Amino acid sequence: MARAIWLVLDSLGIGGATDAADYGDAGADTFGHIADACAQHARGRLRIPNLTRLGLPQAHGLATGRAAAGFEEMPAAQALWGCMDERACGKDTPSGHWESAGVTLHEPFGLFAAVENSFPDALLAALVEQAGLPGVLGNCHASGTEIIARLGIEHIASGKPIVYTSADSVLQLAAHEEAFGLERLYEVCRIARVLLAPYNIGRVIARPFVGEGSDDFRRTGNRHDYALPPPRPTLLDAVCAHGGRVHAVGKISDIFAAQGVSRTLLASGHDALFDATLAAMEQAGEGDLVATNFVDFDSVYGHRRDALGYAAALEHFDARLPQLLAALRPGDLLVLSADHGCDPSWAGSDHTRERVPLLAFGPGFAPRALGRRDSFADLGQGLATHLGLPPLAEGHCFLTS
Ligand SMILES: O=P(O)(O)O[C@H]1O[C@H](CO)[C@@H](O)[C@H]1O
Ligand SMILES: [Mn+2]
Ligand SMILES: [Mn+2]
Repeated sequence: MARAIWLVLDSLGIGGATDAADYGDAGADTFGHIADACAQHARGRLRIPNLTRLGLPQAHGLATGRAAAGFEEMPAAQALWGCMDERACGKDTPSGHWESAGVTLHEPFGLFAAVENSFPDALLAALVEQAGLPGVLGNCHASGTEIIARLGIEHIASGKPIVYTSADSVLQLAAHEEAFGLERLYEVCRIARVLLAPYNIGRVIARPFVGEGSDDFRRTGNRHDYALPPPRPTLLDAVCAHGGRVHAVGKISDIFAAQGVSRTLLASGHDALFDATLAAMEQAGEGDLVATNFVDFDSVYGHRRDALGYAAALEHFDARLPQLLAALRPGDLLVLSADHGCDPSWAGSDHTRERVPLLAFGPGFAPRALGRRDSFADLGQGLATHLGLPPLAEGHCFLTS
């Protein structure tokens, strides 16, 4: 018997997607441009010795055909390493995770494309009426940190929540945790989730914040995503159907709308997510899957276009990896991947279409190059094989081909 541990480094794309131009993202390369920014800065090159042992920069070289700055000389990877293209339409968190778990989204989610007055009048009118609101603010495409700095004071004074969207299939609701109330915000989000049924929108996201003024407003760890469920059973459902348990750490349960999740371990910040992952690994039994999403890479650094902050977070992640590797038992397989890119050197604040790494390590697994895989679903198929599950509907097992 066996166990599987799947870590998603949210937004850690490695460039080179074959269809990047279709998304306006030709040349986007999250990892490569972070490494470049480090090398050009006084802080010096990106230092990630453990991720290098697992093959991250090697996978980046394979994905893009170029060595990232500071990684011109690389040792051979001591893991199974390769890269994957995404097949799903879209470059958002749910589609990236679902495809990795064996369910590719062929019909794109709906979008609120208009940059100003983004939401239909009828939708906002129904939300105002059903939630008993005095109105809403925003109604546009925005960066979440910029819009609370701009409208936070007016929000507190008026009691109107801030409603905004982006290039992703999202309706986001920002409100002050104390002035508006956290439970009240969640309630408004649940009403919005129901009202969005005709629009096929991937997620409603509650974005609570605290603070006294524009310079001081900051979002809290009480973010909550209300996602559509995956359209077909995923790897997570297959694990449960086979008698295993799925330990969902961080945002994983939200992303899968709790489908196939046996228990949820919420945690905010990468240290707490690491600790929760270690706790789940301690408790997981044979046939179980532990899955963790490290969201700060995306939310705190990628969308904020903070390349050096992203680099520091990667180095911190790297420093904690040995603890996790030391907790692996015979029969365990650890897989690291990402769900899309979010290149901090790119214009705007949206995700970028990129290849992602597929790195796998476990006691008794010989290092091997996995090549360029044409779907994220190869990851899920590999974990299904490892856990002794019947084959999933999609993907080629990376352990056997
Ligand atoms: O700018 P913030 O609020 O972080 O929003 C970002 O977070 C959402 C979920 O990833 C995306 O749609 C993106 O726009
Ligand atoms: Mn994501
Ligand atoms: Mn994101």
